[in-house]
Amino acid sequence: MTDTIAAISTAFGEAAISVLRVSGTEAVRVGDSIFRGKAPVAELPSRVQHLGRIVDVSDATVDSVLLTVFRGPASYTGEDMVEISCHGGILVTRRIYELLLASGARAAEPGEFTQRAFLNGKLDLTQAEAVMDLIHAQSELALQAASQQLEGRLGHTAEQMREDLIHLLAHLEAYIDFPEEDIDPDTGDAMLKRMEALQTTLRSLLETAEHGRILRSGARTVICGEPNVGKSSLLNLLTGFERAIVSPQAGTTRDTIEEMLHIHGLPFRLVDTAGLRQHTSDFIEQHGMERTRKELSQADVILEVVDGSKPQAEAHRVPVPAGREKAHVLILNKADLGTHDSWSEVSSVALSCSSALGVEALRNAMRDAVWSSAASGNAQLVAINARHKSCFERASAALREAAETFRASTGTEFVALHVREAMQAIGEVTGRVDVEEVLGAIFSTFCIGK
Ligand SMILES: Nc1nc2c(c(=O)[nH]1)N(C=O)[C@@H](CNc1ccc(C(=O)N[C@@H](CCC(=O)O)C(=O)O)cc1)CN2
Ligand SMILES: Nc1nc2c(ncn2[C@@H]2O[C@H](COP(=O)(O)OP(=O)(O)OP(=O)(O)O)[C@@H](O)[C@H]2O)c(=O)[nH]1
Ligand SMILES: [Mg+2]
Repeated sequence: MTDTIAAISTAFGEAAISVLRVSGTEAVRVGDSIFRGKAPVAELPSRVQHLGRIVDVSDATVDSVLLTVFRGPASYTGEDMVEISCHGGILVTRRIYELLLASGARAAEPGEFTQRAFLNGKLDLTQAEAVMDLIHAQSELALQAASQQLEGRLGHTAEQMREDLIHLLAHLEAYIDFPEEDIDPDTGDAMLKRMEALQTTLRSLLETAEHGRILRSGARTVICGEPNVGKSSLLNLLTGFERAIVSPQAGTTRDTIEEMLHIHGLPFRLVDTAGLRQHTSDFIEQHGMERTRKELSQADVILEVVDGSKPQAEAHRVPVPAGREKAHVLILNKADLGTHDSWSEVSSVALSCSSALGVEALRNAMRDAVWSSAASGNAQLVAINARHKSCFERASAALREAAETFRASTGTEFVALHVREAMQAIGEVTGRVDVEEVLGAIFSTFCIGK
């Protein structure tokens, strides 16, 4: 028996319709106490909308509504649920909500409906997280990834791995029970192969973490270069409006300017910066340059702008941090004034902010900088989040230890110990094993009524 929760599930504001939801053992009774339809709520067929009135304590009509009963366990939460679709006024919705609370329901916490769906086995933890990703998705690819995760793709993969580990463990325990028997070499090989295969799956899942982070919070993209090369012009070109001040005077931009935008379905958090120059005595400019360097150290993508109409020897290039070559895009701006021959050997994108020439090539280069072509051609879009990453990393480390211990033949029970550790870590991904402490952290980020 759980208490009965109620919430306004639609966004606050004036709309055509608002939806309120009630879930719990008392849902039908709570609904019945304020609804007047063709029959008492307890007698209405499930999963069909019924027209009726919501009444207050003195039986006065509050609104004409449609009510739906979902009898548990065949409901979103797995409990008895009642949904009311009322007219979308702020006041109407609020009054019905208060009537539900007055009839014995309690105000739902953020994410509490979905948390109950999880606790009642309707969704695994990756699916519950996907519900939230789906609501927050701001780009086409983020939406695609969330909806595939909601279908259970990631959860299924994790469960499959856990089952493999259970088999492995069963094998190992058979040997623990008969310590006088050595593991025969064929069985030993097969076990190691199985661990290897699991490591391969884990590695490929872990590789999607970077994509997951970018889909969820955007690729941090820093526009940098010397003063006056056209950095702010580039920000304005990509965002499509006059976001930053552009002027022929060097040192126009002094602070960082941020704007979110989407390119080929991917979110980019674009940052325009103060131009970097070798020497300046201007205090504010020095501060601005300090910020630019800080942004550069955190960047996923570096858009380095130079004046391509001038010789390469005249440009003071921004040093590329080691290992970040792929994320570094060199832009030869002012291509309308011509591109100097000295740049011909350098991998770059020719662009003109004043005529928008080359902007499509730049958009493609930006996508390629954060999204491997392998992933874009892949209909199966898995993009794990930071929590999954931490679980899979622990699982991978435990499996590595298991394999090492196995090879060292120091005792089957130690191998089993590490395998069990890996199982535990993977179980946390779907919420199969005890995850009490992470539940609060996950569901508290939800909206109320979800
Ligand atoms: N009005 C309304 N729209 C909604 C929701 C809702 O709860 N109410 N959803 C909520 O977020 C989403 C739809 N998701 C849902 C998932 C499962 C069930 C459900 O009743 N499941 C039962 C029965 C399954 C069946 O008949 O096939 C079950 O799983 O046992 C309902 C909604 C989006 N739209
Ligand atoms: N011909 C030509 N001029 C450009 C182009 N892009 C920018 N400019 C001009 O270059 C000058 C500097 O542009 P900004 O966008 O302010 O340059 P910035 O790099 O942001 O400069 P700071 O903020 O001072 O570091 C302006 O006069 C722009 O109109 C281009 O593609 N072609
Ligand atoms: Mg500028």
